[in-house]
Amino acid sequence: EMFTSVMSVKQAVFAERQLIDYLRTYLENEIQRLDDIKRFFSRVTSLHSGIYNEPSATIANPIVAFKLVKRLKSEWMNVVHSNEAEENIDALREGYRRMEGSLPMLEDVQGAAQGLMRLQDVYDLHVEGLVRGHFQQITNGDAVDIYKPPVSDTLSGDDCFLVGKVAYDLEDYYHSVQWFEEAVRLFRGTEWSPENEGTLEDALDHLAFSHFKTGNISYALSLSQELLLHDPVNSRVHFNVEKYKKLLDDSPPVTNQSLVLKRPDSTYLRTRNVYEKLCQTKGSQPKHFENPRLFCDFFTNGNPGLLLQPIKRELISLHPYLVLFHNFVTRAEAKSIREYAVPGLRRSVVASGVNQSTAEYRISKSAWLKESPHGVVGKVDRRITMVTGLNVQPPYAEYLQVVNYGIGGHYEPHFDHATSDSSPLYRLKTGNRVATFMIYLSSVEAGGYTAFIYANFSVPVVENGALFWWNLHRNGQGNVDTLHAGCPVIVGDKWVANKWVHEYGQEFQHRCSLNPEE
Ligand SMILES: O=C(O)CCC(=O)C(=O)O
Ligand SMILES: [Fe+2]
Repeated sequence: EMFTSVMSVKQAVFAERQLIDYLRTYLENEIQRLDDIKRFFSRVTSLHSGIYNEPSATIANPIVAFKLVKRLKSEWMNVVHSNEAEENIDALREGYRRMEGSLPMLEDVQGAAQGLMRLQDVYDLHVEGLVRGHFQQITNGDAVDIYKPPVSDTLSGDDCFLVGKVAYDLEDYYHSVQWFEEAVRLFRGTEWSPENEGTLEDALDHLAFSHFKTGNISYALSLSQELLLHDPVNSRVHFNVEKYKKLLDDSPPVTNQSLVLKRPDSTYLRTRNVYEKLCQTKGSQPKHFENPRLFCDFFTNGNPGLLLQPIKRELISLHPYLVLFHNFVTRAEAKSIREYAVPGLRRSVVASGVNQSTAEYRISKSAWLKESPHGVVGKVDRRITMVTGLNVQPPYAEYLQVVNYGIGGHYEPHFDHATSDSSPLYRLKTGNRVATFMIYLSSVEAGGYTAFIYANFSVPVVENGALFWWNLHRNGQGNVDTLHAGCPVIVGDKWVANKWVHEYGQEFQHRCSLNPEE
């Protein structure tokens, strides 16, 4: 599950370096082998254009005759039956096999492709732009960069074919049409390469079928006809051509306007538009000057530990109550927490009934940290207590959860607190998650905002900063205004750490009230 964490993807770079070494050895050996065969070939051909031009005279020479007989029986056989080619390819395959444990799997390719399509959807990115390595939206007919990466790469016809194929296999023809279009366009202009999975014919075939599935029969027909030019004996395509012609005869082609492709439905359609808008912009949270009750200050919480170095506090929202603490950790602390988490990173799970399971809507890896040898986790725990006054010792809070997002990694709108009595969150027997303290352990080049859906604002990643909010009203009910999400990361390696504080143990810090508004 390499695609679920950028950290794991980074490790794949080293695996590829090793493969490059194997391939280099293979090429050197094969070049040597062919050079040897070429030498034999030149020697034999030169004999035939030289001394053998006088056959009767030459063959009369017993040395020449011996060499001819020996060559035909022995030398040719050695060349023709050599195992060297197999030995070389076997060595290459053995090298690849040894690396297999550190190579991505099919699900990684699928996950990475879905990550690209997620970015395409949530940020309304233009596929043609992505293909050229640009992150662009189309605004009033113009392509506008939402982010310009310092290093960029382009996608090949085969890359696009693969993304299209992932969508196609999920019967998602909305995406497959767009990606196969690009694959066909790029394949048309390039020669086939041995590393490719698809060909122009494959792409035409899949694109035609995708168009057929979305109701664009006349386009499916013309693509199939083009395909027959390349593959005239393909009976399946002949059959399809006849089928499409008949369908078009029976009912006139639909106009292009009525064929606007629709994105596949998702489980969170109700909030999707707001969510995506908040990922693209910061939303409509009032600025401090518009709401005088919002403020920034240097905060000590009356705590001697903070007197010399008060913390920069920014009240971002009143409903829900949301505070951003700037420079809550140092760069060195963030780095050591990230490093300490790496060996424990596992695919993130979400509550599912009484259990936990992986889900499309949360793409990241996470690790639960107990105390670290250098004490940084304890230090951070104590600092959380200083600024919030909350008891963060287990079981009154969970261990620190460190999260690393993957390719297009995200966490769709969710509540941190349990919304059902059977939630696995209650296993600690200290009540629900009353508050969330979330630390940004990295910066992000683009994307990755934390979006508060009903509150209608989002917070861009603030490196080393921390967000704090109450998940529950004082009466113990969940506060629906805390519905929030981690937007897909466009470019970057996003890390956060969550400290979830439970109800028990906080009775004096977060007093109860019967007022459902509090
Ligand atoms: O990554 C983010 O911005 C939000 C993460 C989050 O909500 C969570 O881990 O529960
Ligand atoms: Fe959350």
